[in-house]
Amino acid sequence: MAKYSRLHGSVGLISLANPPVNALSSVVRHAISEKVAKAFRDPEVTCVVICGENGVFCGGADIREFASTMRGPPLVPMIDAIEEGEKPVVAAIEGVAFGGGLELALGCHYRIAHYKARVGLPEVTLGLLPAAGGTQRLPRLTGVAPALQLITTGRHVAAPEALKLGIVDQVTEQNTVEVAVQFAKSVVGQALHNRRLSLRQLSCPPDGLFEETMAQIKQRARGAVAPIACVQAVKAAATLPFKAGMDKERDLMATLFNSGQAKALQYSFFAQRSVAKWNLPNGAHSGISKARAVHRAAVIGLGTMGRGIVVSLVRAGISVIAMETNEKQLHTGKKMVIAILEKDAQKHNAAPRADLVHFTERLSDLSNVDLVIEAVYEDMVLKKDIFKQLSMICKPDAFLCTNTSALNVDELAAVTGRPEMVVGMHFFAPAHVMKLLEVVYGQHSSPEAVATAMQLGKRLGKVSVAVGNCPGFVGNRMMKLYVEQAHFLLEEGATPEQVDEALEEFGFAMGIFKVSDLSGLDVGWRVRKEAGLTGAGVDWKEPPRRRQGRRYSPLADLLCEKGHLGQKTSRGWYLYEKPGGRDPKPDQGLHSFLVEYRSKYGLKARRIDKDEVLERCLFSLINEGFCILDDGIASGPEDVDVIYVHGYGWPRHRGGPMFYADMVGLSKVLERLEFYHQAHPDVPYLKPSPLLRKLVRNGSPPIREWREFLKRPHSHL
Ligand SMILES: CCCCCC/C=C/CC(=O)SCCNC(=O)CCNC(=O)[C@H](O)C(C)(C)COP(=O)(O)OP(=O)(O)OC[C@H]1O[C@@H](n2cnc3c(N)ncnc32)[C@H](O)[C@@H]1OP(=O)(O)O
Repeated sequence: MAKYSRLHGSVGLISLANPPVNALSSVVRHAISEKVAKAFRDPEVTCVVICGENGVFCGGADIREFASTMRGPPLVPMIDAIEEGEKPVVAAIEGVAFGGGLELALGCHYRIAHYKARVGLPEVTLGLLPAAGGTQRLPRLTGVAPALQLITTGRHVAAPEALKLGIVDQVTEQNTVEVAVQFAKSVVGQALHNRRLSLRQLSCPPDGLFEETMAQIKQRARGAVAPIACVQAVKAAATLPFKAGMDKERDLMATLFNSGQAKALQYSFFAQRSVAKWNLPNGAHSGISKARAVHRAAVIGLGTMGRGIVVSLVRAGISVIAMETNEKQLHTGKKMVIAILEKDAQKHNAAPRADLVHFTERLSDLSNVDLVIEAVYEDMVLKKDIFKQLSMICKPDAFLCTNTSALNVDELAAVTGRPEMVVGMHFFAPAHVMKLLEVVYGQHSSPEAVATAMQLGKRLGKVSVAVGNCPGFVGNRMMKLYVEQAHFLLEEGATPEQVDEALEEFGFAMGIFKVSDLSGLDVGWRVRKEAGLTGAGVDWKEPPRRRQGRRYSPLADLLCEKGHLGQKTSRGWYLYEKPGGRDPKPDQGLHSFLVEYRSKYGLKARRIDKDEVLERCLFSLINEGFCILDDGIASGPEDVDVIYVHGYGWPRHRGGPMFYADMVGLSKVLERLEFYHQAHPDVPYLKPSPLLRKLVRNGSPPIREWREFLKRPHSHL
């Protein structure tokens, strides 16, 4: 777990050996303490180098150990012992030195980094703070302001920047361990006193730094507590002697360590990694499915989605044919794609990559690409026509993907002569910014097609989740019910401001009505028309607030009919100072409209509290999540949670909807859903899902055991 050898007779080399990232699990800590003591004891050894095997210094504490009682030697005395040693210790940093890994390096007297290495204290992203002296030593090395920024954001710093900040002493393009060994030999005999960071004096931080940072964090962190504790710990470094600062660091860590937020964030970390290991109901999985390389891709449609997808592909170095039949749209799309790529180039001080894109109006230009992503608007007839043509034009082994957000992938596959090559690649707007990608497998999608889309997603820097084919897939299927509940709450007496405030207090970046104004109310209107819920396809024999046999709120349709489409028209659920305005203000006109609406339909407004807003909106979403798991559309709760955190603004420190259900308690969720279903029998989706009932019947097992209660995938392979 840590190997020891002697080099050149006098250099003690300690190599951390705990693949894949040399995490500091208890055996590793034990081994490091032992090997350091051995090196310090050995009279032949004059200096020590600490490195990591397999090109990685250290990924930090072993996060898996946090869930159980921590055993083994603690990090703090181990790092203190290194710093206090009388022989120079040099950290040779390759790959990463994160968290406890960087804290270990900060206890060393010198740090040499490979030019491709990255360092950082990402504990805050796990709901923690760097509690092995990181909050006390880093400010003494870089100054308070840079350390505060790094510790409160968890930002990774590339070696050249780390050199500028003083975090490392030297950056090398050569073999880092060899350079560190030579360096260590060269400093033997030099005084170590001023290399011990715990002994350094801190210069005064700029006035107001902590207050300003705290204010920014309170605005940005949406209720997350770890960044606040990080500020308090760094403030202790700036105001207290080292030892007292360490005590403060330890006390603050104790408040975070067992918190629900830390558990949620650590769950999120592993959930994000688990979705990469996808498996399908037919038994195919990532372990046995090979992806094909994509060298040339095509995007059809240069609306908002298409443009973002083109930019993402180009950023990943893939050559793209961007096709659009509408001349004006082609022109605008081209201008916007090039503008984004030029801005990228300016930012990175590099040449723009526009040469990778070829714009065209002709579908026939797509004959030689490896993969096509269709991103035209949501019209099944149009999409089918395109897929039929693609099937004839594209080379036989080209993958045909659709960016549809809700339509049936199998229906599209059926019009092609190669249904096994068809998958959904559902990007989220703006596609060059949003991290999430739903890869939708159809009935006939081959494992190779799914693997290729997942791999491409990874290459584009997306968090990709493989999901089954059903209306709205995972994200939008759940979202629909959440939005509906929000509309019902307005009918019953709430205002958009009240609903949004409750959701934002919970931690969403934006309440649902603000989101609706931002994306445009016409988006949902088009979907509801397509589904026959409004417009020409409606069965007007039903009462006005019932459609297709259940409760329906026409509120959003009525706003659309008035032309109130959100930000772009300056009115929607809120009022904006001008079309395209961003700053929502309560709209008295909308409030009067709600009063008239309620009186027209004989609805009596009542006071709705925040708990009801949250329960109605979130528990209906969670209940649908259980249905999705039961249907096998998502293979585990982590998939649902990753989708909600990365695509729908669910606060990361609350883990995701399924994790939240586990935290609240499954019996409570069940009981509240039963209550609301009884109160609203005309809303069928409030009826608790059979899976939720099954889990409660089985004693509400923790989320990591839920997969055992899902229907087993069966192999058709
Ligand atoms: C009272 C307690 C006092 C404690 C005091 C000390 C406190 C210290 C705090 C910490 O150090 S917290 C940990 C801080 N470190 C991190 O946050 C780093 C997390 N890891 C990463 O960012 C990345 O994994 C990586 C290191 C950059 C590598 O990325 P890459 O893309 O190459 O691989 P992954 O797929 O992400 O990871 C591979 C594999 O390794 C697992 N893993 C990664 N880091 C850790 C870790 N720190 N602990 C345990 N496991 C880790 C990851 O889950 C993957 O596993 P899988 O099974 O293959 O999915």
